[in-house]
Amino acid sequence: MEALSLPKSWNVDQILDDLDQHGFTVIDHAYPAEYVQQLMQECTENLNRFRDAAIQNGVISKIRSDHILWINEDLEIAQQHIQALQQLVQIFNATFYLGIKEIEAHFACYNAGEFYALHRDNPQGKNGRMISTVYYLHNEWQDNWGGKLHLQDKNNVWHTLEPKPNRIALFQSDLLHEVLEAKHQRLSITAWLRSDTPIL
Ligand SMILES: O=C(O)CCC(=O)C(=O)O
Ligand SMILES: [Fe+2]
Repeated sequence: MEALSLPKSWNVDQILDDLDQHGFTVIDHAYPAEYVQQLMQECTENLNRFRDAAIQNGVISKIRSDHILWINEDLEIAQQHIQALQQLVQIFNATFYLGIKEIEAHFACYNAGEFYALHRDNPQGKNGRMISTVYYLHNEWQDNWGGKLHLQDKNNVWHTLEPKPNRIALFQSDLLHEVLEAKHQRLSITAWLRSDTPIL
């Protein structure tokens, strides 16, 4: 994959229209197979570095039970996904005047039995998260494996999104959503497009 171009399968007009009308969109077949394999390898090679997401700054939360690894420069393959998102940021800023400056991202692993209860990524506009993106990178996902993303759109309509491999779900960070309990290991990269500089 070329590092600095928007992948060909991303339909920008559709993405902008969906975000405008519904506050969310889905990009399927996001990346070429070769890149998907490299990303999967980088993720699985680093699984031993994932930490309990429920513990942030020593505070334990009961609303999520997944495991995460923040993405820095050392995760070079994942960085290419972030670069692709940077291309979208330029388009979002030009179209919606969101003033997005930064992307923060982590890998996430939900093992069987793990979930993320109902929440907003940016409740009451308290942080700079404008758009949330989730890329699903497991090789396979079957309908009865749970782990669905349940999301209320900007018109208050609920949607159930399958965490299909090579799919990106993109939504306004102020929208209510949850990850239903996974029955199999569910791997993803969550990235937030932010209008401020995150303190990690
Ligand atoms: O993995 C997903 O489908 C959503 C994850 C999520 O809501 C989050 O990390 O804030
Ligand atoms: Fe979330």
